[in-house]
Parts: sequence; C-alpha cells; structure tokens
Amino acid sequence: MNISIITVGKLKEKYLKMGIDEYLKRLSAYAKVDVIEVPDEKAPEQLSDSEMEQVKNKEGERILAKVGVDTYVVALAIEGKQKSSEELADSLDKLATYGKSKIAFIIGGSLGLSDEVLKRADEKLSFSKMTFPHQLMKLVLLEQVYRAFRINRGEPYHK
Ligand SMILES: C[S@@+](CC[C@H](N)C(=O)[O-])C[C@H]1O[C@@H](n2cnc3c(N)ncnc32)[C@H](O)[C@@H]1O
Repeated sequence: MNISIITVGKLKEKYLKMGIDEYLKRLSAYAKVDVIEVPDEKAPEQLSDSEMEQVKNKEGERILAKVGVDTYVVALAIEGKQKSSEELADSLDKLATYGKSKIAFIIGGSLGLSDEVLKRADEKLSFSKMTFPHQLMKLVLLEQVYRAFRINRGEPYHK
C-alpha cells in the first residue's frame, strides 16, 4: 500500500518531528509512506472571510496538485466521520482488498481545508470534535495508521 500524508507548511517543532520520524520508521515495515509538505500561505490574524477563503483555496490548489487521479483521498476534518481504531483498520483493509492501493490523507493548514479539497475527498475523517494543531494531527494520524496495520496483522498493540 502507498500512503501519502499531505500537509500544509513546514514542520518546525523538534519534539513533533522526532515522534513523526519514529512512526514513519515503524510504518516502513507495513507500507510505503510519503510525507508531502506543501507551502503554506501567509495568514495574518485579521483576515476577512474572503481573504481566508483565498488562503485556503491557494493551499488547496497546492494540495490537489499532489493527488493522483487514482488516489483514494481521506480528508481530515473536524466535521467528518469519527471511527474507532478498529474501524479505521477495517477501512484500510477493505481499500486494499478492492485494489485501492494509493491512499492520501490530507491535513489542512491553520485555517482548514478548501471546499475543492473537501469535494475531492472520498471520505472525511474526524478525530473528535476538538481542534488539533495541524502538525500534531500529523503525529496522531501516523500513530493511528500504524495501529491500524498492527490490528490488521493481528499483532499486539497497546489497548
Ligand atoms: C488547526 S486545524 C484547522 C482548524 C479550522 N478552523 C477548521 O475548522 O478546519 C488544521 C487541520 O487539522 C486537521 N484537524 C484538526 N483537528 C481535527 C480533528 N478533530 N479531526 C480531524 N482533523 C482535524 C484538519 O485537517 C484541519 O484542517
């Protein structure tokens, strides 16, 4: 399985980078995982609604340029569908069974994802009603994808 994690902006925080690198190392035993960072758009504190839309649209174009036509897209969105770890594992297993071997998980920037990206998504996945910083979301997502592979292989994982 080829998994892309597409995010907006460069990861700067060392403590997150260490965690992300650790899960990428663990995941390499199960799948090919690429982390793609597209440039973020400057977003000062005081932006009008239309300026915010413009920021999201520009970031969205950069995101969509990285998504292949045959890729199954999972957009991370607060308002998306919540799943248990077992349900996520089952979804990944089913995608592999039905020949969907390219999957992109997309995490938005500080203002979220554009409508175009959400429209392109095959599903929207929520990790709760809470808002997480996008770089932390990347670490949490990688841990859950790793957990999903462990579940699907029947390997022990921490409950
Ligand atoms: C700082 S959040 C953006 C917040 C923005 N107000 C919104 O509603 O999307 C950055 C990105 O992290 C991801 N994210 C944050 N919290 C999430 C959650 N609870 N479930 C799924 N994705 C989340 C989403 O992809 C979001 O676009």
